[in-house]
Amino acid sequence: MAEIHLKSLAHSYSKNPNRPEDYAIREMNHVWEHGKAYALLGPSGCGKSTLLNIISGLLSPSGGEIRFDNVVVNDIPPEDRNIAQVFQFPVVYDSMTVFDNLAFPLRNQKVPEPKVIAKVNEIAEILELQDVLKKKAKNLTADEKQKVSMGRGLVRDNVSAILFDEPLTVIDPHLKWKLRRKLKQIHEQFNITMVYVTHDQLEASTFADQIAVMYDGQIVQFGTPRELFERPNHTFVGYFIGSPGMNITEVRRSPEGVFFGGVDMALPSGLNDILQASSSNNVKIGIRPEFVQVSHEPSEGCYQCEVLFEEDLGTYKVLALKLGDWEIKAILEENTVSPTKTAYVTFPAQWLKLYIDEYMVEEAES
Ligand SMILES: Nc1ncnc2c1ncn2[C@@H]1O[C@H](COP(=O)(O)OP(=O)(O)OP(=O)(O)O)[C@@H](O)[C@H]1O
Repeated sequence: MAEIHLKSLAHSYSKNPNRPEDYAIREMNHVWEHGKAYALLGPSGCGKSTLLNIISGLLSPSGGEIRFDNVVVNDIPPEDRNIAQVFQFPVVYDSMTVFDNLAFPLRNQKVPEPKVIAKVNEIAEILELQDVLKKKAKNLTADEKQKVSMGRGLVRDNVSAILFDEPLTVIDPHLKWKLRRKLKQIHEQFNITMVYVTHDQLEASTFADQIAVMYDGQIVQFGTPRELFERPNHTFVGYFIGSPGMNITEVRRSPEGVFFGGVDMALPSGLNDILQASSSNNVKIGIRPEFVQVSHEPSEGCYQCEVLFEEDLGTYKVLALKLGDWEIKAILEENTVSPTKTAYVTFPAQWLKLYIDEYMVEEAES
């Protein structure tokens, strides 16, 4: 087990990087604590695999340090870092039996054969591979092969961390949940630091205690699934987490708050003070569809909207509305009778978020 510390870490694939966009990993500081399960969540191309490969040692970063338990490992080759990496496509030796595949890392380390046998059997039992131990790996199904890949990471006693790079991509959808549950169980049993890369928010939140959301080479928020939902720290987290994602629009300053497409919206005074003190013109507001309150009748502090359409998603409905020039979505309970032409919405102050330069700003707690 290890604590993994990224210190001023940065990486560019270009020879002469001079703009932030030239970096696949923009300078970051981050700690993955001992024995926790993390997800690294982000869209294609945001730098997830690059970061994983730097941690495992397959790639040398252009700047900064990686420390395992406070020891700098930049110059330590992958085979000496005691990191197991499970890739999208299973890495198994097809001509070997499952037993020999699982035994391979131990025999490589000259572990005595009785211990190899005991350990392989222990791991095979956990991964439910006992019945195929004598089979050649080439005759396995994709999910069995991926379990063998994982097993090879788990057999070593001294493994510091396991890194998973989208390990369920090639697995049939009906088996995915089973393997995901298995991984969770393994984490609870072994207490190994695990980092799980995915672009699927459901996978991330069922696997991890905490999720690091990556965007454009940066970790823009690190938190529990609930924190990412309730307090998206960056507009990207708002868009990316949730279905549908957060309603977000660009706005201009007005004396009492913000203004967009014919709508003047006052902000709580503390928040408005922060906005008025900022010199940035990149200002946005956002609210999750779950928190938009919709009514048939006007009430104090409400905004009148045009109803665009309603989508019935089985267990809930999504109502599309137009407020000024802002198209917003509201989630309603399945049995709600929704307005058809005109609706009145209110935005509870607690859930209306203000973003300056894409990051959320908040009033200091008193
Ligand atoms: N070997 C390489 N040479 C040059 N650029 C690369 C190389 N590998 C990745 N990149 C670039 O670095 C950025 C980050 O890529 P990376 O593969 O780390 O992203 P990712 O989040 O893992 O994406 P995906 O989910 O598609 O695997 C991308 O812009 C990509 O084009």
